[in-house]
Amino acid sequence: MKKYFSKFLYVISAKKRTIFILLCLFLLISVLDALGIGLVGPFMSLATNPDLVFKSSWLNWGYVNSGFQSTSQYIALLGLGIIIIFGIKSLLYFQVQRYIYDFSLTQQGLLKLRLLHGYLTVNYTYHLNKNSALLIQNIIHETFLFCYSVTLPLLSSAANSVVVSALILLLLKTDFSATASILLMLTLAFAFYNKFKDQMAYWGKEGSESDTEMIRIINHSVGGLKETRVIGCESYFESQMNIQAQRHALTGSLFQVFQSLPRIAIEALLVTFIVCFISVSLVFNQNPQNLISILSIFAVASIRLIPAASQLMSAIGTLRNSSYSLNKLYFDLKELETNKLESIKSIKSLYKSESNVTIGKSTSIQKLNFRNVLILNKINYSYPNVSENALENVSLTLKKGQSIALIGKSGAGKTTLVDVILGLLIPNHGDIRVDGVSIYDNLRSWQNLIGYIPQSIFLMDDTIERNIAFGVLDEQIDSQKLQKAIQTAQLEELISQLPDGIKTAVGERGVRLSGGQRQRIGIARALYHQREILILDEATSALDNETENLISEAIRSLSGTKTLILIAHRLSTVEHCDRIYVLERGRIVKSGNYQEVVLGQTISS
Ligand SMILES: Nc1ncnc2c1ncn2[C@@H]1O[C@H](COP(=O)(O)OP(=O)(O)OP(=O)(O)O)[C@@H](O)[C@H]1O
Repeated sequence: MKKYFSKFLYVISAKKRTIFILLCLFLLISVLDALGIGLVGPFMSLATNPDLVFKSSWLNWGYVNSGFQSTSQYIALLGLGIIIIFGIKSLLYFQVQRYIYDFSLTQQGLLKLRLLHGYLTVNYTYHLNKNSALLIQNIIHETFLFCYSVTLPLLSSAANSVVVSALILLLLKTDFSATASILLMLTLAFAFYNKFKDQMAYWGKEGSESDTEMIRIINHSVGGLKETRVIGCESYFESQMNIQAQRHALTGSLFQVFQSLPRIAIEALLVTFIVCFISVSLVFNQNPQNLISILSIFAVASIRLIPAASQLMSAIGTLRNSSYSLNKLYFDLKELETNKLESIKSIKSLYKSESNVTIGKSTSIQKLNFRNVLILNKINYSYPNVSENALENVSLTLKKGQSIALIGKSGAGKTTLVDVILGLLIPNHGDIRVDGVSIYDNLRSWQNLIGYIPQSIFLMDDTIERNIAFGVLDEQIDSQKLQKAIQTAQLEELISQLPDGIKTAVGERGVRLSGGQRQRIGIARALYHQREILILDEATSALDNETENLISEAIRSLSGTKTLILIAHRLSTVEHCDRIYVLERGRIVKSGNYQEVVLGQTISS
């Protein structure tokens, strides 16, 4: 439980002080609860035997000073006091409940943000080994479980433990042996329920895993709908879904049944106890006055004790059931944290730089400017858990305004090299310097200099305008820059034919556009953001010859003002580049201009 609590504290963003205040509020309610219940028994005794007023010194003092003519009026006043205490308690209870839900749901929202921020800013290699279904599930489902199956049960069980302890103390004071037997019964019920703790944790794990699987199946089947339809494998995905849905239903229903077990067991045990207690008392001729007083306390206490004790047990079951989800969040957040620290550490150790290395964070520290030259010096890179280097001793120089092309067979390392230049992959060895300053001194600032057009453009299910001005608020979109980017990317004709123009929605991943149109939007996006360096990864591969020529011409016209890095398979597209680098198995094996490299006169790098 200690480990569970420390994981809870790590995952939750709230300060310990806030949690402590919440627990104090719960304690206050419990005290009021116990007080209210504790007063009902003596009140009933007083009602049945008003002479008891004279036997208690402080009741007698109150009666004498109240000025009432009869004990019944005085007892009615005491009853009014109990009603007021209950009223205050109910109001406080409502307020505390509001506070708790507000607190838990706010924490859920904060946790979602924390995870999203972590996923967006973590080292890129983290995503090479993670399935997006898992990330979606963590942000949507696990945070929900953290709120309803960890935070709320944890707080309510802390409160219920206080309520149960207070009630038990009250009962012990009233009748020790009877309460000891109730305690024994509760302990037995708890011990029985606790026997299933591993089972409950297992059901939670099964539920969570089947949820992830279901998201994966939806991603695969609906995400690749064309292939699913054409191959005709709908029933395959349906049967996969059915297996996971059944797995989810079985473990979920078993857990729900076990959740209701404590309430059923405790109710049965208490009724048995009360009936036995009355029978034994009658057999042994106990004073009926005493019996009524004790029983009324037990009866009223049971109204609170039964729900509190059964809720406490159910909450413990829920906490066990959600231990898998809590572990998932805890280890994921830890991994994000260590991943970030490690990448900063590895950059620092690699470059022995004392400067403030910043990854994925906008900052003004060491703002990079590209005025003259970009130098890649002896870059080595190997993917995690792969012994062979994907890049080996890669060095190249690129002057401002120049254009270079990276060519080579599939798997030669072109995309890896571009990812290293983009600052997404951190090399194991070597450095990249812009005018003498390492890009690792301020990666964010370096990335602000680059426009990237990947092989397959990612389009949001939004308008053309927002897809071009990606990540810019509507009111901050610069219409002149937008128009210029549309013109250069040869999108004017397409947009003029659309009824809603630039406000036309492109559909999920741009399904309402052709491959070439999607690619042109990607080009317009890079141009809109007016970055110094443009990296184009096979950026014109989906275009027809005529559009490709027009765009290539437009891109060529940028050379001199923009610095270009192109990845190309077709040699015709690199003809106008100042320098061409040929990659083979992660090494630069040739470099030179078009004539030297493509037409045969090779100059080694
Ligand atoms: N995430 C990864 N984990 C392990 N190895 C990888 C990963 N991504 C790429 N590789 C390997 O790195 C090598 C270089 O791949 P890269 O994608 O850079 O080649 P490329 O020249 O861009 O190929 P293509 O022209 O087909 O896109 C390949 O052997 C590839 O299998």
